[in-house]
Amino acid sequence: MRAKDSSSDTKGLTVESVAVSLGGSRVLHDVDLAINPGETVGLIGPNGAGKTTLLRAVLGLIPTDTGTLRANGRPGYVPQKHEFTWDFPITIAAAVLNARTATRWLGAPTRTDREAAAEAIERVGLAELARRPVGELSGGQRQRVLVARALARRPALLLLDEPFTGVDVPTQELLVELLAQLATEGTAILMTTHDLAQAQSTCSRICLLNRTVIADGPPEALADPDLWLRAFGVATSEQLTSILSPKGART
Ligand SMILES: Nc1ncnc2c1ncn2[C@@H]1O[C@H](COP(=O)(O)OP(=O)(O)OP(=O)(O)O)[C@@H](O)[C@H]1O
Repeated sequence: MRAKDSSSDTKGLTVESVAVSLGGSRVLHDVDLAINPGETVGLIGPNGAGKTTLLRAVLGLIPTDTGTLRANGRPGYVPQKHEFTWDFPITIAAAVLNARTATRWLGAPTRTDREAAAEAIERVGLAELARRPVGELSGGQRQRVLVARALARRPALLLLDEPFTGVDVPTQELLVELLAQLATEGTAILMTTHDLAQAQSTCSRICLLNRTVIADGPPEALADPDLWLRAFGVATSEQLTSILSPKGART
């Protein structure tokens, strides 16, 4: 069974009873998750919990064993930085335009393609650097290129894999603001992260995943240490719960 594309679905994403196996082993089972337009959901779990696998299943890159996946249109995807070929000799402008046109068999980019690519580059703050080869960019700039590539398709559902890893503070701030704007515009957002503090401030909901969904709710509803024990398989630290507690220690 593969991910279905359903533009008529009013949800950004619906995942029902999904199971996925890789290399003959069950990696995800009984996964249920729904994301409404305008919601930003942080997907949190230990290494090997199946976070990237879930994103890849939603993208239709790997088949599910059972269950249903419905995305509103084709999702925009921001992969981890190492998944993109940075030594390919193209400019930022070409890399972003290419994200819009690459899946088409024939035809030069249309005016709409160019406008959407330029808008995406503008939104990530790279307009001044649009003619620069991608191989010359810093880690933070590369992350912006990946976000612009995802946005060039103007997706109703945006999936991001560890968007805050290895980026500098200005890029983090730009991303936080951009994700908030996209949510206001009705984009449904699902992002994996290991940064609990960032998730708490950026996400309207947090989904704790460890092969299946352990808990799903607003950050302040996930202060129960037992949930973290089940999601991470270790005794939760006070820091975890204080970060996610409504009376959290962050000031
Ligand atoms: N191609 C594969 N064949 C077999 N097993 C795989 C394959 N890819 C991933 N796995 C296994 O699937 C499980 C889930 O991996 P996944 O990358 O989805 O976890 P994750 O939650 O994203 O982890 P991390 O936080 O480390 O990125 C892991 O146990 C991993 O070893």
